[in-house]
Amino acid sequence: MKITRLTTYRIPPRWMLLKIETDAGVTGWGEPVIEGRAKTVEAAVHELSSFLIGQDPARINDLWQAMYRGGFYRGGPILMSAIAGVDQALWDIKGKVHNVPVYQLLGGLVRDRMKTYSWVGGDRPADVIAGIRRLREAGFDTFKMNGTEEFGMIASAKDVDAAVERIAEIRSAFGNQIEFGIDFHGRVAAPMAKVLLRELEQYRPLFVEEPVLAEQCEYYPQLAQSTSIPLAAGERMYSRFDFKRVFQQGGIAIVQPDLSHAGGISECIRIASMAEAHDVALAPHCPLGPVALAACLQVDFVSHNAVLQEQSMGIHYNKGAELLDYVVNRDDFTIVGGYIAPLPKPGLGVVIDEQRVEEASRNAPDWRNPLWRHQDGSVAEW
Ligand SMILES: O=C(O)C(=O)C[C@@H](O)[C@H](O)CO
Ligand SMILES: [Mg+2]
Repeated sequence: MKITRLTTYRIPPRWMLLKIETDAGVTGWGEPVIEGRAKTVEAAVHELSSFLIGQDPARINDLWQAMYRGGFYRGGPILMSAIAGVDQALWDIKGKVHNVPVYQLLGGLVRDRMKTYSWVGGDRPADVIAGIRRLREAGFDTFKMNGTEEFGMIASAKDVDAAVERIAEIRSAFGNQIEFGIDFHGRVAAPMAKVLLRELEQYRPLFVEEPVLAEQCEYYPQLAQSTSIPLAAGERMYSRFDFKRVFQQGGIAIVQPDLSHAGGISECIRIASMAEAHDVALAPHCPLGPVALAACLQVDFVSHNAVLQEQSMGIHYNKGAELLDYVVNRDDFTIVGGYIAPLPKPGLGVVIDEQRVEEASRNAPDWRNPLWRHQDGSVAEW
């Protein structure tokens, strides 16, 4: 079998899908994208296609190594997202050729269902109580929200109190009937992370995510020493070589590799295994589309240390399209009581509505995240 064509589709709300075709008529789908840099990743995918066309799609490991090592420069969000989408599509092809879901090719199920969580509150966390109430009616009991808005390197007591009071209200409204992660989203600088973690500890969040920016990961051990709140990170780490340092230094209790940013299924399986060896839980990051989620689930169902799966249904970013809009087998993505079952179909387990994707790709918005600024006009972390 040979790869014959790679086609990319940038689609609302801010995703990109990749279709890899073969001379045997078997097609695989991937989701290579960096939110806000879709066109850059698209260029990277097409740079890789000149190597990939004519190759045997069954040789996923060799193609992965050639894409990663063959260009001399390696790693980073753009190349690793391009590789991720290609890798996902190659696993999709392999599963379809053998007529089994990818998790069967990876040794079979370690669990019968996977726990998921839902975002509430949006970019500027608001109305989280109402959002939780609505999602609880849909069966969710685990949530994630942003912890702050713009937040100074040395933040005011007023801004700290606003962040803490929001969490206090949640606990007072729902007690221990719900769980929630707080995403600092890299908005909190190292000096303030310790302060905020201390103030939030009494409300026992399930985790605090990106307590500092990934480039400040050397603070993880001391932050972990300062709090009992499990710390989580990973969406802005792109390979096992990035995660290696975090495992070696410690401090992170939950790793959150993104299946569309960290080299795909092949790399995230390796990251999951490294995490398990360090007694670190796995909670793949996935604010993206259906192919990314399907790839996450393939890893979740074969990873003992997978504890939680992010999914983007109803997320504040999904303006103009929702996760299931491009999916034919929607029922397979049904979430009951917060849990999702293994996707039964071959490959990644998602059947893409190609006509819908084609149509949506004709005038896709070129999504950008907002540029936030502090009151003094300096750039603020979004
Ligand atoms: O889902 C998360 O945990 C996020 O932090 C969302 C962020 O990753 C945006 O997708 C960036 O555009
Ligand atoms: Mg996050």
